[in-house]
Amino acid sequence: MKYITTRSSYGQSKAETKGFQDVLLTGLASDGGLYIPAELPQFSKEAIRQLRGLPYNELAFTIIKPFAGGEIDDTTLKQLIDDSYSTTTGFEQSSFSHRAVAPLHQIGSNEWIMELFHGPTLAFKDFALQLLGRLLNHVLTERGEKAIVLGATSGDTGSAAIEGCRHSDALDIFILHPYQRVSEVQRRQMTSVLADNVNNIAIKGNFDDCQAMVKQSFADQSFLPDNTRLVAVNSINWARIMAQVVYYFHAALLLGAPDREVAFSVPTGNFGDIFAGYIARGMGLPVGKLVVATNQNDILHRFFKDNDYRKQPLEHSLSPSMDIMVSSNFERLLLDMLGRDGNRLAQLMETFQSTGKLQVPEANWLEIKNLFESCRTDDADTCSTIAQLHRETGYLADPHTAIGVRALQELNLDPRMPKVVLATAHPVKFPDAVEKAGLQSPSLPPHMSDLLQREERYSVLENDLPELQAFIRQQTRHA
Ligand SMILES: Cc1ncc(COP(=O)(O)O)c(C=O)c1O
Ligand SMILES: N[C@@H](CCOP(=O)(O)O)C(=O)O
Repeated sequence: MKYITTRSSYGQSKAETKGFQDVLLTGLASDGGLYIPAELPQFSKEAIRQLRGLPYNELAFTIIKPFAGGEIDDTTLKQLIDDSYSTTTGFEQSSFSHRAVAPLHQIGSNEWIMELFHGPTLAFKDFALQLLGRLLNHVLTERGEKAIVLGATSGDTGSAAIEGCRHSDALDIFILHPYQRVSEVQRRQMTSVLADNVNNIAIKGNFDDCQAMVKQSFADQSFLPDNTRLVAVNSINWARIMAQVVYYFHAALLLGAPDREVAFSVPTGNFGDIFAGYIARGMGLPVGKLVVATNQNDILHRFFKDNDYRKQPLEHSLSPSMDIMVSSNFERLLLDMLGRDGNRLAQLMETFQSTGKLQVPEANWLEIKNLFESCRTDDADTCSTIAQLHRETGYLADPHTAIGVRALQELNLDPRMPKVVLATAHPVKFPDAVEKAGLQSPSLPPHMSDLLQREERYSVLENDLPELQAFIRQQTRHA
């Protein structure tokens, strides 16, 4: 398996290619692009049929193995995957609390919610970050190397990344979150981890500011102490997307794949989760529709509606994890929209950088719209959807999930096609939205029951790159 970057020309003999381990151990490519597989592994209808009934960990091994391209031996890879998706019957640190790992819950005649919040930090991020932490630890330990992990979070990636990396002596982890812009539960999940290798930094800015500093740090790594390597835990790291592909297979298989098409409604911010669904389709899974469900930070909705991808000021919403304007993974989709022409993509990204807007040729945009639908939901409709869903089915959704539910209600999709909303977080993480919907927030699960009393540790920094980089240099244990 070879990986290319989005900004190199596909098929060009001089295009930079990398293997799995090198892609895993980095963030952005040196040309500023993102890594993607040169070709996707293919699963025939018959091969997909053979996957029916597999437990989650075995399904994950089958889907992930081709992406690793033989660079991690099968026995080790299987063990890392088994450990990542181990289950217990109650919430516990570092395991999934539901035997199905990603259970489906029916909310309508042909509508389902896939619960992706049974992992240790109660959000879908655990699916990728439990595995990513283990993969990084394994590869670095084998090479005798150490790394600095740098990530930006609007609330959920941070705690999942910390949970995935905290036990690794090979990793020092630095997580930037926007100061006072994540929920209290989200903040405490990060800042109450007092391990020596964990550094939480609240940046006086928004998520996009945090993400921009991460990307700038990958682009110019001269600030790093000698002999250190910088690794991304955000979805710019391909391994994140790879792990998220698995649950699309899992849900579709339960609902009739490969003999039936399935639609997915995905609460979307950085475009990583829904891009994993796009990759699953590219591997042969019959994904009939992908619904981009945004909150009022709706740059992606505006693109799919009007071919108008344009920056606007970021708004603070009741679904804070999706308060993102510039979506990292959109670049990966754009490459396909441009016929995999990396040079054209590089030009388009430059235009976006300088003007804050971009458009793709009309024909390419119309083509992608055969697969993608989109819908924008504001705070008021998010709350009314939480309340309505609860009234009609007894189900309590978190605000991000509610945005996915709302999108299905608004769009007129084929009633015969099963539709799955990705439930990306547990409602306990967002009591504000639940209470504004007129409902009572659930209690914290046992392994987090004292979260609000735990000691916290974090630093508050200005939105200033040199200040951040000096801080990282100073705090790194491996320097
Ligand atoms: C709870 C929740 N829902 C949805 C999203 C959006 O996912 P993505 O950024 O992969 O589009 C996020 C953050 O990324 C999240 O934390
Ligand atoms: N919503 C995310 C934002 C970061 O996105 P990522 O998927 O690229 O890590 C969060 O909760 O931190």
